[in-house]
Amino acid sequence: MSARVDVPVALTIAGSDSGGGAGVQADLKTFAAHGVFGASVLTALTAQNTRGVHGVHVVPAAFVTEQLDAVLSDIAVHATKIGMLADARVVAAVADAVAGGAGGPVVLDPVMVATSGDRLLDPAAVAAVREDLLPIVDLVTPNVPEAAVLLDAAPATDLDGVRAQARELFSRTGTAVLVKGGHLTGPESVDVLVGPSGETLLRRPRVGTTATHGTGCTLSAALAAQAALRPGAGWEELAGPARDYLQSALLAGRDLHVGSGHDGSHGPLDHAFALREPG
Ligand SMILES: Nc1ncnc2c1ncn2[C@@H]1O[C@H](COP(=O)(O)OP(=O)(O)OP(=O)(O)O)[C@@H](O)[C@H]1O
Ligand SMILES: Cc1ncc(CO)c(N)n1
Repeated sequence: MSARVDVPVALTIAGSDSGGGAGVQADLKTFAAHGVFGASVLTALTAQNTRGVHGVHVVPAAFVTEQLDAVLSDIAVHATKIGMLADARVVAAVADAVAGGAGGPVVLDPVMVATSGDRLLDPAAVAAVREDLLPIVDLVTPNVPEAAVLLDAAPATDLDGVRAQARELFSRTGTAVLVKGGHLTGPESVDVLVGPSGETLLRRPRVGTTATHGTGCTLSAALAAQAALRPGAGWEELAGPARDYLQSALLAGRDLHVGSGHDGSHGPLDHAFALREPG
């Protein structure tokens, strides 16, 4: 008889990227790469590839709730990641589930605009994310423009500006904050984590590549995967390994020729780098 495997479970509540590089697809690949079982609740379908978003079909909020109920009534979820939410009704449905508290620590990636520049959140839903969801999640992971929108401020232009906005978001909401530094320039990409135990800077060499589609999704999914694997650990312990996974996937993604976007805009990461034979 084979041994029973008590596998950690992570849930992603996010949109589908038909091109496979971001959204639910990036999240499930990231969970699998961590040895974590992935469940998914779809909030929207995008017709998307490495060049951009060609269409969005939002899932009715009642059906988002039906999916959440189906998963949470049956499966013990150890951590949750939230990505694209599309509109205010979907935000409300997800906020209700988070308030119910069934999915372990919750990481919110406040997705607003895709790397290609296409909108993934109705501007009218930003207030609902800020007021109804942000205060009840455990970690929020905005990029530089998203942090500015959440604070109603101008985007930071340097690391000190990012540090100040991360501190301000944490003090306003009480939710731990990781502001991603991919949109700044310089030899390093620096993410700033601020939480109850203070500030942690995550510095990694900036990879010279245009294949950055899905980096934000992948980081937040890796954070949820780490939280599922190590219950009780603080974000400052989980963030380093999550950022390392992303860095390896970014480096390996330079050799992954998927889609024409790789040569002009935004090719995907290689989530499965660890499974590939060298050479
Ligand atoms: N060229 C790069 N080299 C190394 N790390 C990077 C690079 N670009 C982005 N990152 C890292 O990727 C993560 C996502 O950062 P970014 O600020 O680009 O978020 P995002 O805009 O939400 O991502 P996305 O492109 O998926 O929308 C961060 O950990 C950031 O430091
Ligand atoms: C579905 C989806 N979610 C998130 C992003 C952000 O990268 C994207 N491009 N597509």
